[in-house]
Amino acid sequence: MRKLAEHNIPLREASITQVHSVLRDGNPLIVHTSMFANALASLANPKQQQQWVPLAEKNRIIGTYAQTEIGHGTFVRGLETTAIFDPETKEFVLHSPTITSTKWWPGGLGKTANAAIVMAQLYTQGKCYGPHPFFVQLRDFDTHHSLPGVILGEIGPRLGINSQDNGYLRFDHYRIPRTNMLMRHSQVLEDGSYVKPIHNKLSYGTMVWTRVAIVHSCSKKLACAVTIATRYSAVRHQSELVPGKPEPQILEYQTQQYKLLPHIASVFAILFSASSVLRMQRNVAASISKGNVELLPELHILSCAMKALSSQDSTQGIETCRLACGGHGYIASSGLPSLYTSTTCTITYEGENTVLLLQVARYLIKSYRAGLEGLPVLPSVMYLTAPSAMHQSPPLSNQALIEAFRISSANLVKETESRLCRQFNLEQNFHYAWNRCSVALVHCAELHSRYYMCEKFLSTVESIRASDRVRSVLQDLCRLYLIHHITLNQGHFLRSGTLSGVDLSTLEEEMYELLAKLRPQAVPLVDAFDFRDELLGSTLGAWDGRVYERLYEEAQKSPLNKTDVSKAYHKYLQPLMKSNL
Ligand SMILES: CC/C=C\C/C=C\C/C=C\C/C=C\CC/C=C/C(=O)SCCNC(=O)CCNC(=O)[C@H](O)C(C)(C)COP(=O)(O)OP(=O)(O)OC[C@H]1O[C@@H](n2cnc3c(N)ncnc32)[C@H](O)[C@@H]1OP(=O)(O)O
Ligand SMILES: Cc1cc2nc3c(=O)[nH]c(=O)nc-3n(C[C@H](O)[C@H](O)[C@H](O)COP(=O)(O)OP(=O)(O)OC[C@H]3O[C@@H](n4cnc5c(N)ncnc54)[C@H](O)[C@@H]3O)c2cc1C
Repeated sequence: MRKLAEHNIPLREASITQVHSVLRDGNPLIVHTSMFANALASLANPKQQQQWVPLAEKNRIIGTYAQTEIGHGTFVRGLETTAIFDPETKEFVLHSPTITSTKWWPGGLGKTANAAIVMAQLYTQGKCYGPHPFFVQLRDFDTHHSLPGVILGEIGPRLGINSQDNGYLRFDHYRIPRTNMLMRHSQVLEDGSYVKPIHNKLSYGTMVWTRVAIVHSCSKKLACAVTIATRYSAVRHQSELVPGKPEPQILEYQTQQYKLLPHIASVFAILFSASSVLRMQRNVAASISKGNVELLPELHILSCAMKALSSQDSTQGIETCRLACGGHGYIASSGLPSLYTSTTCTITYEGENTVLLLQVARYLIKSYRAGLEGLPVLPSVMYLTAPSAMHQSPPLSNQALIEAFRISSANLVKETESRLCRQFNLEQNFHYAWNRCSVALVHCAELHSRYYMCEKFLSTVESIRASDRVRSVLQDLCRLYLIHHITLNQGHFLRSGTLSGVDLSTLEEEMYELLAKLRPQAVPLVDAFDFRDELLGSTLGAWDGRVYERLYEEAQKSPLNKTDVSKAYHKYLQPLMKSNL
């Protein structure tokens, strides 16, 4: 915090990589500086912002975002915490009526935060208006003791991010002023009447914002992992490529190139998609402030799609990088284990991926049906009902591959929608029919999302004007990305008839050539991510390549090496050795 202040960097703008470099196993302030700060900025009205934002910026108030309960995470409408308006005192009474209503998970809630944005079911004049956000003080701002009526704690060790204090929270008829309801979009007036928002999902805005932030952070985390694994692969020599010849760098093996290069490409694909979603988010935020919510559904769906794909890709990519480093990838000082544990949680939090993909699928099916009826649909899904013929692009050109993605995606949506109709005819219930088709629906969402990511990668690379040579390397990388994802999804392309078996083997051949062509670019590409050694924090990935020396130096720091004979020898081993057991 002191360093950021010294350099005049608001914490909100400090990149996740910088934060990760200092707190590799989780940061107790991350939800304060991200979700809490965003909720105040986007859900509080100007008067409330004047009241709380300066205090939050000075870290006098440290907040968290308390939505998930022990019984409900995904199903936000099912939250049980209540906020009942008392017109006598002009207060809301917050209460946790059941064990399942206990708030559970919020980052920093256990010990760090003294306030929270709490999502609770709003009741006024005897009616429930669904989940709404409230600013709630949890601890005394001076003594840090939890306040009467607030029951707080930490939830215990997790797979990773254990230096963050994820917490639990219960309320016992805890009273807060009426004006603590975040009132930018909806209000409860003094007489208890409810003023509804211009769109009833505006109170979910902080989740949308965070999903977009997660996409960006996933590209950074994956960039760290590929940097470590690629540099290590250039230093590590193992086995014989040609019998009797010296051991080659492991990066010479085609299988190693196949493990790393597609994930280097993935960093760019995620990064370019993140930029595009961020642009859209800014446009939507500007429109909302003018009272226009037309593009909100598109932003919601795109952020769900990109959050799901980027968290899945980066988590798998980091694990592949760890495995690509053999045994040394398993050691904590490689940096890879903490990258994995702090990234795999992005698959679950801020909307579990399957659930988010089903949101995307719902939108695809609705848009497809609307398109068939000639109703207007938003630009990103117009292709679903556009004529599904290949255009005049040269066979197997990048443009032709993008068209193959587009047509295969449209084809899968069409096929799944027919299955949904058949199932509906059998079940006579849309929701049961939907569930019976949900595996196929998730595949539709994944293919649509991959199409979007491929398209963004290609269009961004094609627009690079600064350097022909840089563009040329990125074009090869983009080509590798397209072909790699086509080979992983061959079934969809064969089913749609967009690519033949011969096309697929031609593309596969080209992919192997690209691996060899890109091999000399692997180290320069990751060097260009420009991570300082301090940021990477890896014995395997440091810039100077002194892998073995660093591993050895790090081992000396193990607490077990402080003495030659450990305490455990005297306490357990020696008695065991003498016991004749
Ligand atoms: C260690 C850190 C390392 C890296 C992190 C880096 C960067 C990130 C920065 C900071 C973050 C740090 C830590 C994060 C910690 C985690 C925090 C959390 O997890 S907070 C809790 C998050 N919870 C969720 O995301 C819950 C998921 N569930 C939902 O969002 C919704 O309920 C769901 C999308 C499932 C919708 O459910 P459904 O039953 O369909 O609902 P509903 O009736 O509500 O929807 C009907 C209608 O509304 C549309 N809709 C839904 N949501 C939105 C929305 N947000 N905006 C616009 N529209 C929405 C929905 O599509 C449907 O539309 P139609 O009727 O089809 O038109
Ligand atoms: C590290 C971490 C940090 C977190 N930080 C916070 C925080 O700061 N604040 C906060 O409020 N919350 C936080 N959370 C909670 C997080 O948002 C939830 O865990 C997440 O939204 C998933 O909800 P759940 O745990 O209830 O899973 P569930 O919804 O119970 O999911 C379990 C399984 O059920 C499936 N499922 C659920 N619903 C459906 C459906 N409709 N259709 C098909 N399948 C379904 C899912 O796909 C999944 O396979 C955090 C969680 C983690 C792991």
